[in-house]
Amino acid sequence: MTMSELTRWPAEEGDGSYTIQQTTDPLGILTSTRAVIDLAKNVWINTEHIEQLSKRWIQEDAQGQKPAMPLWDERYHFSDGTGRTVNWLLLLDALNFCFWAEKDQPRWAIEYQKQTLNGYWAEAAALKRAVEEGLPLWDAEYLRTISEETMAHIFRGSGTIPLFEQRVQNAREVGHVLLDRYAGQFTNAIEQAKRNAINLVLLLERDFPSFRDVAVYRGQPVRFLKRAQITVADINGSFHGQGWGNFTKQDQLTIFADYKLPQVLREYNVLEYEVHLAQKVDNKELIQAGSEEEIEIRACTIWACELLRQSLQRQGHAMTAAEIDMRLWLLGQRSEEMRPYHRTRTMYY
Ligand SMILES: Nc1nc2c(c(CN[C@H]3C=C[C@H](O)[C@@H]3O)cn2[C@@H]2O[C@H](COP(=O)(O)O)[C@@H](O)[C@H]2O)c(=O)[nH]1
Repeated sequence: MTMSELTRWPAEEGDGSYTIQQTTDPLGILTSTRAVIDLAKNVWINTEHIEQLSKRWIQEDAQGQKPAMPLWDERYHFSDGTGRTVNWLLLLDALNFCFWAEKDQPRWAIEYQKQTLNGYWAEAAALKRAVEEGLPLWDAEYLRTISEETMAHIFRGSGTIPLFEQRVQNAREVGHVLLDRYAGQFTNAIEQAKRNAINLVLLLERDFPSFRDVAVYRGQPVRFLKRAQITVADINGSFHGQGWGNFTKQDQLTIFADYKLPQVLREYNVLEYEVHLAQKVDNKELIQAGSEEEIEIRACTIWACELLRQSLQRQGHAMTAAEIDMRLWLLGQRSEEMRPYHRTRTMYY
């Protein structure tokens, strides 16, 4: 066995380590992704490098180099402390996916407050700019029938935001579901969920189809729920954990399986890709949505972060999945020098 095979996890199929108690997996994400790990042929987790990364973070923290967890960035997020902000955040995360351009094309970008933004920050700032220009993006009735022209105006910039038609559909879905079920206010959904983070994620999965981020791998459902979970985290962040952002059970969320976390984890050699997959990713070739390769990348991301969380906890430096997520995502904001992230055209992340 090569060195990496010695430190691959699980070492052999059916490795019973890291069993999951139901209580720590209320969303069924750890359980369903665990099944993928056992069968994965294209992606694996290197446990030795997980230990190295946990020790690196502990050392950085000890040397006072812990990256400051940014407060909610109000430069690019609309925030008025009312239910309007809650609806705006739901729209933000209904459209929070897939910001990368075709191979060798420049990314879609916008100008906002004399800055050129791209990616997630361009999406957030475009939605804030629209509110500042008088568009009531917090109004469910307005969203329900929003036109393509208006959406194109909202996201005006250089290039075109990817999956534009899907974004129009998702915005309209937010509007009509809010009207049909929550009298136009997502705050009513927060109250129905009794301010429990897990219940709100499950409510989003049940009522808002565009948030149903569940794949099928070898005939079995695999749950990721990335945008549903990040919606809860973003409401918590925007309201600084108070008022509408004050949730219970937030520590039971997993990381949010986007396309930047796998890129960072691979940079730290925590994720290892089979040689043909590595070539495709490094050549920025499309990885098909729903393919075994895509699902294995996302499932291994979930479990690499769970193992990292367990390792940090064992060493007395506990971090929640959301804190691990934020730290990795921020590292991914300076990822030009890293090997590319995988390219899957999808509205789920
Ligand atoms: N796992 C995880 N994925 C996240 C975020 C965020 C932004 N949230 C923070 C921002 C302000 C608040 O502090 C929020 O905490 C965006 N994304 C995803 O990244 C991708 C976009 O990346 P790029 O192409 O580089 O812009 C895309 O899939 C997008 O959905 C996160 O936090 N975690």
